[in-house]
Amino acid sequence: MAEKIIELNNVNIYQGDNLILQDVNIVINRGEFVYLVGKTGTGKSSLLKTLYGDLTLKEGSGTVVGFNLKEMDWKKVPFLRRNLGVVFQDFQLLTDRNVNDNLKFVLRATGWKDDKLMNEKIADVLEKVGLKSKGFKMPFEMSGGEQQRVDIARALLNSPKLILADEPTGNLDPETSDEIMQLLFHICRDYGTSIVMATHDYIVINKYPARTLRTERGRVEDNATVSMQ
Ligand SMILES: Nc1ncnc2c1ncn2[C@@H]1O[C@H](COP(=O)(O)OP(=O)(O)OP(=O)(O)O)[C@@H](O)[C@H]1O
Repeated sequence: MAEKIIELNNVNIYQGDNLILQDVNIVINRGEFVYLVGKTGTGKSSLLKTLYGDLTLKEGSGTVVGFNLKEMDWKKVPFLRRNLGVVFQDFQLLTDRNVNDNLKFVLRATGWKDDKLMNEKIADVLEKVGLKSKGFKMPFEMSGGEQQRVDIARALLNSPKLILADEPTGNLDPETSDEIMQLLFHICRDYGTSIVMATHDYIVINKYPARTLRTERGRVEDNATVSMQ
């Protein structure tokens, strides 16, 4: 039977007292690539935040990479985060240190101690994203596409079963977006990593079709059809 990486049952998602999404029911299996689309303000980020423990699950039930979201308090969130990778539109790299040290910072923060093992892991993830010799570059010395690759490398550090990506191509030109999509699909296919990617980029979706969830009028529609808009 397929391994469920995400399961939400009858979930209601709130921002403060405002109900943003209601009766959300989703199952995402190991190795699936799933888009999350929907107009601005319809709740894509709120859904992703629920999945990575930034928004507390108040109503309904859910698990993500084996963690029960209902019982998730702030002490357990770091353990959840170690088991999934998050990629953002604006890269969120530390600007005062080079790529290796950005990655080492995350490893240390997630409990790694052995320098040799950390260096091996960093070399491994940089190779996976095609930045083998770029570890000594500072973020400001890199293009947007390269910085997004570093962000993806960072998400891969703890070999997660799931990557949540919030508009990872949002700041990139079409050609660079294309390269990032190829990288994400390669990670999904070759390492069995499930990927949920929020996007407004219909060119990307049309070129790389996959299961699509759509946030609309307070609901999440599964397997939404997407056409050029
Ligand atoms: N921290 C917050 N506090 C209160 N309300 C919020 C907060 N963050 C988002 N909201 C509200 O929740 C709703 C959903 O926002 P959300 O960011 O999830 O939408 P989105 O679909 O991701 O939008 P976008 O495509 O612009 O990123 C919006 O009405 C927004 O104003």
